[in-house]
Amino acid sequence: MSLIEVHNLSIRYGGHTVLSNVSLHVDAGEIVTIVGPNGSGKTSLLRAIIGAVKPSKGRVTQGADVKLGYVPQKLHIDPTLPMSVARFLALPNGVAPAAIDAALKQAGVPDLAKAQMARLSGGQFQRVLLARALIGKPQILLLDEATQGLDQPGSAAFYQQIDTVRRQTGCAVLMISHELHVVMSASDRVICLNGHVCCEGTPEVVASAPEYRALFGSGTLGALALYRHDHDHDHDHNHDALGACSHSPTEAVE
Ligand SMILES: Nc1ncnc2c1ncn2[C@@H]1O[C@H](COP(=O)(O)OP(=O)(O)OP(=O)(O)O)[C@@H](O)[C@H]1O
Repeated sequence: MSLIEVHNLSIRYGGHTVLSNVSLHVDAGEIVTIVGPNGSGKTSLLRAIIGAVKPSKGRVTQGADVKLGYVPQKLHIDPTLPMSVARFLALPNGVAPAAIDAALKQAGVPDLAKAQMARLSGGQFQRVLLARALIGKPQILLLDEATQGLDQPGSAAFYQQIDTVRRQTGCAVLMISHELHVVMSASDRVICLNGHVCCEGTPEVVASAPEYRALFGSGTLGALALYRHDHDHDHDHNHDALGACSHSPTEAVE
């Protein structure tokens, strides 16, 4: 049994279908990345998985006693409100200081407990959100564009931390990212979404799939080459013309 399974899920807002017949599963310990252009329904899919959006069709099933940890795209905190990291992490029902310290350590920011939320850098803030998701000891972490606003080294460091968390805790990860080239070394599987599942497979398979290339162009292929350069010294760069993608969320039919 997978930790979570999504069966033929469709989502409509008013008369507008944003996701059509999406099926996927996440198994214990694996890192699955969802990529897709703006407006392709990635956040809606994650929100349906955590139960915040009701699907118009299909269903999400969760293994018995599976705990989810959700890291949102962003969270606004009133900058004039004095609040320490420890206080933030203890909300809403109180968490033991030892559990807060352990989560901050796992998130790679062991010394931030006394820091003020309003003074954190973007990268520190994301790690505090990660710590918050880790407090409940989830079997699966769901991350929605968790590195938005971070520079590339900051994003890479964040994803490395996710990989470390996975190794240390064994938790699975389902994450959304625009930065396939940054996350790919850590991803077991990639699902390319554009209102429906366009293609899926290992990062290399997806990055070379015509559907993916039609959506993302050759820029990411260049990044893929960079990744390969680091790891197996394959210097082949593929600059084939892009195919046309006839799919869009608004064309999705239930
Ligand atoms: N609550 C809502 N009510 C109506 N329309 C919505 C709602 N939430 C999202 N949408 C629309 O659904 C479509 C998909 O949005 P969603 O946020 O799921 O896409 P996304 O792939 O996460 O986009 P991005 O990469 O820009 O964050 C968009 O056209 C968006 O405007």
